[in-house]
Amino acid sequence: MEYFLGIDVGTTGCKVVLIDEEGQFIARSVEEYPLFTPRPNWAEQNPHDWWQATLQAMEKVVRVGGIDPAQIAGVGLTGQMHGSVFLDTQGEVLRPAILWCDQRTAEECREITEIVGLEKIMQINCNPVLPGFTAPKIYWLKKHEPEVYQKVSKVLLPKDYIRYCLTGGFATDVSDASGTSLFDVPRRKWSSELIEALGFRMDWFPPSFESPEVTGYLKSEIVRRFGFREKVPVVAGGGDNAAGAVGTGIVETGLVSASLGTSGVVFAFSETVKVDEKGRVHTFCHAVPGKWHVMGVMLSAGGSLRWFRDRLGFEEQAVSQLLGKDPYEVLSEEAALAPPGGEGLLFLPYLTGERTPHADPFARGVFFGLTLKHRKNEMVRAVMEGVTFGMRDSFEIIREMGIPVQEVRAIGGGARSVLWRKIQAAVYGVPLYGVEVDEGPAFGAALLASVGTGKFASVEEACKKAVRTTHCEEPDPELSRVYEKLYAIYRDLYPALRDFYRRIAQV
Ligand SMILES: Nc1ncnc2c1ncn2[C@@H]1O[C@H](COP(=O)(O)OP(=O)(O)O)[C@@H](O)[C@H]1O
Ligand SMILES: O=C(CO)[C@@H](O)[C@H](O)COP(=O)(O)O
Repeated sequence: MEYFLGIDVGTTGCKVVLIDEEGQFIARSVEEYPLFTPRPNWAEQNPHDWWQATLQAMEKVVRVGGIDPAQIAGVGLTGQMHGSVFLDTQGEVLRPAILWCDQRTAEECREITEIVGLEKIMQINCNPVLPGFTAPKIYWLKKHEPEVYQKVSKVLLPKDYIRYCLTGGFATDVSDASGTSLFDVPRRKWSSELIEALGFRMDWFPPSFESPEVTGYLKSEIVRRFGFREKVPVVAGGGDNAAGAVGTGIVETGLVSASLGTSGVVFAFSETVKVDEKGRVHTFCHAVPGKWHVMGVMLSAGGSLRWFRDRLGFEEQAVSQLLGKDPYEVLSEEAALAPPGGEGLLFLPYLTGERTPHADPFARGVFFGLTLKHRKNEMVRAVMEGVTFGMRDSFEIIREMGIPVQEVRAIGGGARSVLWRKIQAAVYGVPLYGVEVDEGPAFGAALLASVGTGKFASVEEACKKAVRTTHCEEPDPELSRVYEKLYAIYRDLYPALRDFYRRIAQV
């Protein structure tokens, strides 16, 4: 039997998944690392932390999986998208990586759009330049840290830095490269026009491959350290959402996933390049060769509930310790005791600004409708519902674009809560399925490795064999009716508050 590793360089940690040659899940391990916020709205990580965590997680998964390391036949990579790793000519990291959730570059986005022109950017990259994306980060470096900028020799995405550590080679894949604002999404290649217009150099960016393609082999020192066989191939892999879609089976028209992790992502498969004229959802290459996807991204989805747990959920944390439960489970149980709509309480989940649908780094979180009778129960429920309304915004846009939504698969930490699954089904108005292996991107990356080394003829075939749906949550019509009314108010709140967000940012 042969085995494959999927490595996910996530925001909270590095997850490594081990699967067998039939696509069966065998083992997982996770190693966490810190996220630094040197200023409000900034988010950075140290690429060396990713690498140390990757090594530890790889070592652990092989041990837990109880296999002979020499049986590993391929490695797939995935990770948080858009982050910028700057390397010098020696391959040394020049400064901490600036992450997808960093919001420092609003001004740079405006400047880039002015230099290139929105029409040209939409025509080539299919997406407006947004603060989380990579190009504005490079432009920020040019303006604010020119001494570092002068030394830049390579700009890598997070998973591609780990590829460099594992193989010594530079490469990326089309799905992750789509989120740099420098990639020609319809033609699936780097755009010299965009790169040169901004004064960047083509050779800073690694060659791009389709996701299952082999980009190199593990270095001999890695082979020796782990006891692997010689020449273990490393495939291109994908950005975490595209690889996650492979792990969830979102590889044909009509299938959509709703992921509640730190970020919230609604991901729809597309046979062709479909673009929202208003740029509210992203159009990127899929990890399925020759296909695309459209996705809406919320910046603080599960992140909003985490904020609630950490800042207001001290009792729940204590109770969870006493009962040996997960604090999120205790919070979910509390929320289930509140009526839907929390007796007139709404939450806007814009704790770190927002991407879909508002693309506004100034947006902020709001509890709207608080009264003396509100308890914590209603507040937790409002957080879960508000996040789900934010996800519904993406569904609305995707449907408006003519992309069919026939089956939704719920994934990410938030899908563990029965209550949150019920809320999602009612708010989206569609049956909501779970998947048997909810390891998302890491599982998808491992499947891509098995496709790239010839175990399966295609990504679609791998998904057919390895991905199975489980429980189905049907929308409760009564709950849906309540949520329709609340959603209408939710939608009107952001435009009403938009100017106040700017005013409070200036205080
Ligand atoms: N049992 C649970 N009930 C409700 N929400 C949960 C539960 N477990 C995790 N979550 C949510 O999922 C989020 C983490 O999502 P996950 O997909 O595991 O990670 P990440 O996106 O950070 O890599 C948490 O911030 C929390 O909001
Ligand atoms: O910015 C995006 C996609 O455009 C995010 O989806 C990040 O890629 C999320 O990383 P994790 O929260 O899953 O680590």
